[in-house]
Amino acid sequence: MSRTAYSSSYRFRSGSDPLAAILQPPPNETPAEREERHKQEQEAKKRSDNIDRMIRETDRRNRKRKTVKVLLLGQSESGKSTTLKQFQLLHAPAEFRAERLAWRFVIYLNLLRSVRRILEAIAPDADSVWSTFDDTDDIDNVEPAAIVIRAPRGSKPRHAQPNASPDYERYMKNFRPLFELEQQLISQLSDRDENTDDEATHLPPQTQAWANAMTPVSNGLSRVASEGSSPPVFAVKSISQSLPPPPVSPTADGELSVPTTSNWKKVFAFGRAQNPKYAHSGELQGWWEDPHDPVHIMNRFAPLITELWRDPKVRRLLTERRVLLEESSGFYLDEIDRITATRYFPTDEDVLKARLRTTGVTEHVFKLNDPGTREIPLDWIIYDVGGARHQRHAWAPYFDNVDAIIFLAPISAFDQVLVEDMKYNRLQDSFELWKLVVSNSLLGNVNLILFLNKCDLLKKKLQNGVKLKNHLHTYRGPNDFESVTKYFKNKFGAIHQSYTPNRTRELFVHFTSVTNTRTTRTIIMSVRDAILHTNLKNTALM
Ligand SMILES: Nc1nc2c(ncn2[C@@H]2O[C@H](COP(=O)(O)OP(=O)(O)OP(=O)(O)O)[C@@H](O)[C@H]2O)c(=O)[nH]1
Ligand SMILES: [Mg+2]
Repeated sequence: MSRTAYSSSYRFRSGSDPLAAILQPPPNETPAEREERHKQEQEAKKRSDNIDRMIRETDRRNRKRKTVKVLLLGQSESGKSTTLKQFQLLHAPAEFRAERLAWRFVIYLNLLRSVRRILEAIAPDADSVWSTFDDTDDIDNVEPAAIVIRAPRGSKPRHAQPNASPDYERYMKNFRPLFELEQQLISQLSDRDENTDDEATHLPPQTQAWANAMTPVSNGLSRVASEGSSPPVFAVKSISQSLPPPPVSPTADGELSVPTTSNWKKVFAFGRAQNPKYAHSGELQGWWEDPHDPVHIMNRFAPLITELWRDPKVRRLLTERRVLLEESSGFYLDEIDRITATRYFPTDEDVLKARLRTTGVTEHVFKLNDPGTREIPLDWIIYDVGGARHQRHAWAPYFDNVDAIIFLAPISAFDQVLVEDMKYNRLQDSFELWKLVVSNSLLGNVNLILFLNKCDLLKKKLQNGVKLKNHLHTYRGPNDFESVTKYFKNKFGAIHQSYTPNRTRELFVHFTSVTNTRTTRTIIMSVRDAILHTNLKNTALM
């Protein structure tokens, strides 16, 4: 009977549903076969139910999994890339450390740049022009500068004693091979060659805006203004007659930068010409056995670099002309022997301090746990942008969908001018930029975290007697660290209060020195929790 039923059913469905026909039991099925078939069908259903459950679970996890997008903003040299490196060090230490060897070349270039800056500062033509200009010179004739030198406020430039001048010509002659090395390293960094994939590592072209803004002057030196009636600022042309022109100089300040598509870390990961003895194993060693590795020239020239750096006549000129090496890559000069050692391997701190200007926007993904559940991993996407003026047009597309902005204002830069606009004070630029960010209606619901950065340099500067009120005329308070930082916090806070489209938005302010790993680690953790907390609150409100 049942067999018939199956048969009739089979017949009935066979015409309309071919799949059903295939699934039908055979017409002559015995009870034992039937039992076996039921068993198999039950197991198949169990497997299918399991798969369904797994799919539902994955869906649920995916729905819960969040992506937190953070944008790092601020002017050039405010510390954005350094902050990103701190994120890497905290949340992806293995990747950070795997890249350390590649940074060796950037560190060499930073060191060579410092040498170049010293030589430019002590050049005899710099001295002659130093005595040529006075406070009434035309401030509009500006050349791109490699060095910014400020005269003491209200004073005429002092003339160097001829017998007290450093031996510039001898240094120049002896350093020539180092400039050749600089040239080589740069061309390796910018090479599109057999070591790379198809990614370009070329250097960005000099911008037209920059070229237009700069009017050449005949003697190679010019005077530029910083802010208001602040002390006169002198700029030394980077391409002097005797000093070979910097091989990379997109803005003629000798700053090194590579585009975001660059493959340089891969190219330099094991040294340019890794010793074949070690190449097959991929071991991070052996570069010192390669006679072409730059370490050998660096090592040979270490005593000469030390001599230049410790030369009292050089020091006197640098102090007199207020060449601010400690605000760029000058810190490597204090550790020449370690940095130029044959088996030098960059430390975390060396990498954090290495300066490579960002061009474009770079995206970095980190996996973090939600501190609320400690279970759900979150994708954090951090965008690092180029902060120079001509780079800022690239920021806006990232304003959509961003959860938080970390804005960096280097408050030590109150007596400096922008490299890309030497008539513009850097602090003023930070105020303006901050105003633009806080007033942007697209960013009205975005968490804002303000890093008042370079506090270590600010403290040193104030202790050295540099007066904030000479550069920021509205400042009336004492010139100590406490009062000055409090003032900056209030000033940035007031701009936010006045211009924000969302008055209920909370502003998180931190005093930072982002090259300091210990303090920055704590700050990053609190920033992370604050972002997640407000995100959760916002999600709950929706
Ligand atoms: N002493 C000190 N140096 C800092 C601090 N923050 C950044 N620096 C140094 O300042 C230089 C510039 O920092 P970056 O992080 O490259 O600046 P950036 O904002 O990414 O600059 P762009 O890529 O040009 O937009 C680097 O040499 C850093 O090591 C700080 O808090 N203290
Ligand atoms: Mg950067």
